[in-house]
Amino acid sequence: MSKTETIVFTGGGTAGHVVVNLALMPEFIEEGYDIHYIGSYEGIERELIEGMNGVTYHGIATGKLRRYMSLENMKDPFRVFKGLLQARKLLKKLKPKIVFSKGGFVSVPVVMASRLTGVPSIIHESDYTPGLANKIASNFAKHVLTTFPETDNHLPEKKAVNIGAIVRNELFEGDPDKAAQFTGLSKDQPTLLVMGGSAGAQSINQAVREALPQLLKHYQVIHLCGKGKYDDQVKQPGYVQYEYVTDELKDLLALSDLVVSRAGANSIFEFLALRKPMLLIPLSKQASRGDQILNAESFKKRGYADLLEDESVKAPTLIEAVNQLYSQKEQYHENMTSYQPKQTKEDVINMIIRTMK
Ligand SMILES: CC(=O)N[C@H]1[C@@H](OP(=O)(O)OP(=O)(O)OC[C@H]2O[C@@H](n3ccc(=O)[nH]c3=O)[C@H](O)[C@@H]2O)O[C@H](CO)[C@@H](O)[C@@H]1O
Repeated sequence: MSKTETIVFTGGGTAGHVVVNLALMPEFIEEGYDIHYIGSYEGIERELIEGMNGVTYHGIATGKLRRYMSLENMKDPFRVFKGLLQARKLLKKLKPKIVFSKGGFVSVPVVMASRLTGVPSIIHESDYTPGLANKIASNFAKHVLTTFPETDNHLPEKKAVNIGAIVRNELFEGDPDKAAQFTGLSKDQPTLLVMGGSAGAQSINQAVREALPQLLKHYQVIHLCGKGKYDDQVKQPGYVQYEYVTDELKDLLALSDLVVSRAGANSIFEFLALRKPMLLIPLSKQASRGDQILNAESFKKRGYADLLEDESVKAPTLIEAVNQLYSQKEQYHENMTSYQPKQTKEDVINMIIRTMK
């Protein structure tokens, strides 16, 4: 296979539908492949990918999965159809050897277009059960790579390949000294990282801010609160907040002893790979399809995490759960040590290369 071949990546809507692409693309760029990304005009994928060295970004029209009534819902089929035509035109022009999709609504027309133009595609699903976009797209794809082994039961027969988590290399290169310098916190204090998912979580933010007087007696707190959720009224020594971090995340994780987080699949597998004991507060069933609850329950069952329901997150329950997690951190470390992804990133890269037409 000549290295000047083209690969198209797609996926978006949330950071969780981009990160695996971020982990894989640099490997192919280094090998000399021509990398293109098809995302939406204005989703987070554009922010995370456009401007990345070695990747050309193409925006297309996309519908959205809303869980509420809106006039916009009626326009979505037309947007998806427009996206399909745009994706087909792009694939005809770029002539990729493969399409790799991380899911999210923008990816559906791209995977459908790959089938229409005879380009093989591989999908990645990181949640315990597949999202609607991947469920639809799986009908047009050659393989669906899964993170949780249980996910394979929810996918078309013979398409699922359980590989385990794909984590960005850079996350293993964190430096606590750099984090201490960036945050102004001490390098030698127990440190708690709070992360409400890529968009932040109001219930977690509120409970953490209310619990601060107690938490700060024992821990320093790094709070990733989500875009637009920074609260400049909350200022205390030992507490720092950021809406969203990119390059600094690896250092912040290296400084942290414990994590309190939503149960987005990519985040929790990153914490697992870095052996960070975690308290998971999954997004409720009212606000989602319940995938995070299944992710979190599976981690609790395996002894990697403790679990608190979103409805019961209040300052006292949070403080109690964090203290308990800290007191049992060695046990969590031990449980997490046994986790090894089924396939390495190199195995996955080789599978992608083997599937190229
Ligand atoms: C509300 C919603 O739809 N959530 C879904 C979304 O979550 P979400 O987009 O939060 O996805 P994940 O937790 O899977 O991934 C978030 C990614 O963002 C990174 N990160 C986060 C904060 C930050 O400041 N900097 C940073 O780089 C994390 O390290 C991680 O790699 O996709 C996940 C994967 O399909 C699903 O499990 C979630 O249910």
